[in-house]
Amino acid sequence: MKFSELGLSDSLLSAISSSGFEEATPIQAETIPMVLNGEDVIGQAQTGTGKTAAFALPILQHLDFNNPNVQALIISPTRELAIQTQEEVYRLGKDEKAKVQVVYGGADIRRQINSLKSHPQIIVGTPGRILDHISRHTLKLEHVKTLVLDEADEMLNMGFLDDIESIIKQTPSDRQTLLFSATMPPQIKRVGVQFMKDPHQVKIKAKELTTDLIDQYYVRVKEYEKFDTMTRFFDVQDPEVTIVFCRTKRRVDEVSKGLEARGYNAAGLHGDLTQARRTQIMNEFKQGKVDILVATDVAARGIDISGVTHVYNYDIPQDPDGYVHRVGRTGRAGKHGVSITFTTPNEMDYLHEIEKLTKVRMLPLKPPTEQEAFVGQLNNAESDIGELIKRTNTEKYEKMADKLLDEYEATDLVAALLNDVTRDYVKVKITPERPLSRRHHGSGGRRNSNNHRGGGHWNNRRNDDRNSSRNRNRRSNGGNRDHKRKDDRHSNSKHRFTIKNK
Ligand SMILES: Nc1ncnc2c1ncn2[C@@H]1O[C@H](COP(=O)(O)OP(=O)(O)OP(=O)(O)O)[C@@H](O)[C@H]1O
Repeated sequence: MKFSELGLSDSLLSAISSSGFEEATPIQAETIPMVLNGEDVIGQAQTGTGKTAAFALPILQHLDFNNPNVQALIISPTRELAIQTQEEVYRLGKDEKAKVQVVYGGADIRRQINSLKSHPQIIVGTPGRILDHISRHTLKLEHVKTLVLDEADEMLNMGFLDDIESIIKQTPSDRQTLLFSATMPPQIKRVGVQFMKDPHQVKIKAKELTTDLIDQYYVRVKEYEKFDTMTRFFDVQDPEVTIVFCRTKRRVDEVSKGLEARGYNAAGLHGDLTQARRTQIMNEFKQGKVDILVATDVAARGIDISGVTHVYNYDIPQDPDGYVHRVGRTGRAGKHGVSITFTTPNEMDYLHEIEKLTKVRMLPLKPPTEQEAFVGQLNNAESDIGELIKRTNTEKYEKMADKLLDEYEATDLVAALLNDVTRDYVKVKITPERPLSRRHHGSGGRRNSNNHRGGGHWNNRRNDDRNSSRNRNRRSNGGNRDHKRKDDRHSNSKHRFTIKNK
């Protein structure tokens, strides 16, 4: 459906067309008119189908630009998502000069307080920091017309619920309330409905919960073989923009360091890092300076990084909904993606539980052998060579090249260079984690993921918002990854021909 049929203003239509959106997605087509009509809506649609714009556009349309009060509040489960949402709302409302501010933990509160004094009309934030501002009286919500719980099932899950209730109490009872997510278990929806008035439930019917743009695979692997198996997949598949999800922060640290030791361009992201570091890593990943983001579930929800080609679940998620969100970081906005889930023999039941939810059979993949990985590396080197030759100022090296060709056989020379660019096999030891227990799975608690062992997603979320680091907020400039990616990759990857001699 055309955006122009949805009752949106001309200036929003022009912002939409500047964003390159041609047609409204089904969730946008169905919910935008309802939200414009002031109704409460529960919107559920697959990951990457434009739910942010579905609530952002009507909010912007309803904004009274002469009213200096906060008129809309959007609550996000993670700082990264809050930042991203603020950017999207700001971009869509820029022509109308909508004032949109983000507040989240770990960033300098005094700066936030100063910015709040300039009367933002839309606030995007994480629950802990929103509450902090409420208690300091630096954020007043009594004029809020629209409240959005983005990733609503996560926000209404036990860990966040108290905070959300406290925030909602600060808003007028006649507000409009919107809940959006790709997943919405019935018991969580029931909690949400309590905060709403006769909500319309819009569920975009899809055969599957995950988009068919993602090819989903699994690999049965022993715990101690995971790391080597994954790097062999990297060598064979040569993934371009990759997220690796791990169950714990320790895992993220070990896996990201292990990947770096083997010459991959990787960085770890989790809730124990300072906010400045988190922001820096996200920006580097967006800009293509980091190829592989290794993360806890802190990066599982909502994060929209254009062109993520592969998601690897180093550890299978405990919660099937969590799987949907993790793999949903790829296959977004019409693009194709691949997900691979490593599953230890004990965890096969979890895999089946996920398949039951998504109604998609993951296809089994055989781990590549060491030899196949080596061949993969050589193939990657071969495909890089043409590009490298194009970029090399031959004249500069001609004399030495001729000298070497006089001294050595051409084949020996090239073989030696290939030897240099293929990865050294550095032994990496990852601390084993106990596989997920069968008992938990047997209890059938699909959503009760708050008790994760080992600092899984709930722990990360709390730290996410409550980590009181005083580091300053350096926000992403939303760099365009697509255009820069290939070149940046070459100029950053240590083990590519291109880099080697620079
Ligand atoms: N109508 C549209 N046409 C093309 N692209 C769009 C459209 N609407 C949104 N997008 C783009 O699609 C991408 C995914 O959108 P968004 O992040 O809102 O997805 P989502 O449904 O909220 O996903 P998730 O469930 O993972 O949070 C974004 O880059 C967004 O700019």
